[in-house]
Amino acid sequence: MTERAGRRCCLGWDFSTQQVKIVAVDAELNVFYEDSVHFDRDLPEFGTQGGVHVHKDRLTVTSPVLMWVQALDLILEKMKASGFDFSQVLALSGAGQQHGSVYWKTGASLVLSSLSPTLPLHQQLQACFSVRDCPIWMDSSTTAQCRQLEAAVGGARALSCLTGSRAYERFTGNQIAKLFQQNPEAYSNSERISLVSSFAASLFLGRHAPIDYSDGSGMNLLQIQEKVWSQACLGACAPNLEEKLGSPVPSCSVVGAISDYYVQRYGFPPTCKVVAFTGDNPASLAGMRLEEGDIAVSLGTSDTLFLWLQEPMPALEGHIFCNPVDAQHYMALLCFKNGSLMREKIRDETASGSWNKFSKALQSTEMGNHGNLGFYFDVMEITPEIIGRHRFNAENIEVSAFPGDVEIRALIEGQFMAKRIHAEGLGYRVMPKTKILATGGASHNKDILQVLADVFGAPVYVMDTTSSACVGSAYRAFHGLAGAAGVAFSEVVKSAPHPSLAATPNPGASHVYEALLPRYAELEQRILSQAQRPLQ
Ligand SMILES: O=C(CO)[C@@H](O)[C@H](O)CF
Repeated sequence: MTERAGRRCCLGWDFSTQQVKIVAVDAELNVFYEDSVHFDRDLPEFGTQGGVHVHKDRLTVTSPVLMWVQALDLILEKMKASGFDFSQVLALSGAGQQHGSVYWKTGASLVLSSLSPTLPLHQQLQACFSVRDCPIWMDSSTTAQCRQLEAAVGGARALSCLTGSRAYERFTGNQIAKLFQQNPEAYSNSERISLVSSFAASLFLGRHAPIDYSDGSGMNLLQIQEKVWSQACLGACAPNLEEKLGSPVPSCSVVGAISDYYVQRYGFPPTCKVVAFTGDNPASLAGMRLEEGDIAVSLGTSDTLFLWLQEPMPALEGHIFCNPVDAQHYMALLCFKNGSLMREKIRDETASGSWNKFSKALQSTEMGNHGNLGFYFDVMEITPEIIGRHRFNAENIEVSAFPGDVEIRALIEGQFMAKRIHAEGLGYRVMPKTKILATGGASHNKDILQVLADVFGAPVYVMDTTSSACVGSAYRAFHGLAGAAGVAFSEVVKSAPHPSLAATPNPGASHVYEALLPRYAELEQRILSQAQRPLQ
């Protein structure tokens, strides 16, 4: 059998909510290996659903840290069994679900640095965690801690200006505060607190890996302009917290060489570099190769917007993180809860459940919908906090219903006008070179993408980002290798596969929507103020 020529490559990992995924990317930036371990399916002994445990209070949500460790053992064994040539790995990086926290027990670093290559990780790390069930991003049990933190720094807006976000229940600082208040012994017995991303990097490094600026921006603890921990926020959450976190580092940092454990057990070269891991969303921004002025729209169950920002304008909604591929810039994240579930509901009610009929309705109605505007929030929306359906005619008079085709266009135009308005609220501006990158289920519907292009006045591209966080992590590993030479990330990834053009704005689109957008914003404010004012 001919020797399979070694393929020099970088690895990109994603420790996400439901699985651990890996891709191998060669020097031509082609993905040639993918694998994954699903927590529910492959590690049923942990009893998770969707990779998590939702506690009886319906607010607390955790995941077992040893499940994540064992998943890494499994995926490496699968790669070894498949004949993957680890000796060709130049560097690796990765991503983790944002905001989750891992609590390393005092003494863990000694175990991490002296792992026996004859045993799997999970057998050796059993006693290394002071908290075995880690709080993750789906947790919403820390409202009290959020209010305490905002009060300590001068309010929600002050906290947002300092850390990029007002206090959110899932953000790590508030989770650490809750642990300190409710389990002070576990807190004091923790020598290190990691994010999921830096925890995963620590497994490869054989010692505690630092938190990177970008994922660290999701903690309500990092001053995003100065890139240092906020002493006021640290002090408000828990004592001696800075020494447990360690110093944050630029996301492109090479944090060390791979632990000898992987050299001996799997055949990695001792020269394999570990590049700082980051959050899944920052890694996805890298995987989609977003550039300044671009906007990524993930049209999933909930819709998520990633924006590249030069200058942040922290607000009381959305999040601003340090940019994972350019330390001078930022990224913004906006979550819209009423995404595909709302589109499917209106499709079922108005197009007999048919996407074909849904598309025909968009084709048969004109841009601007004759001034009819709709707001469709069947679950409490995050951006902004509104619930219910609200329809307005061209005279801004609220009406109870629209004809079917008008309803469908009002839904889609409204969803995309909201995205543009709230993105611009965070400092985003459509630029002549702006590209919109659409991903997620609805990005397969070209009529929906046509409305997206019209509302933003920019071309829409599509790319398969099933593993954008993994691919972005592999790209970042290559960038970390080139970092010493000061090479820009865009230069490192310029030969990567390009997204394909899906829609360009119709003639006259800018004129139509630049007239409609202010009306939409005013009506949104009207609904908000009515919701906040008790009925007369
Ligand atoms: O909370 C989030 C972002 O702020 C989620 O997108 C998690 O990162 C998902 F893992």
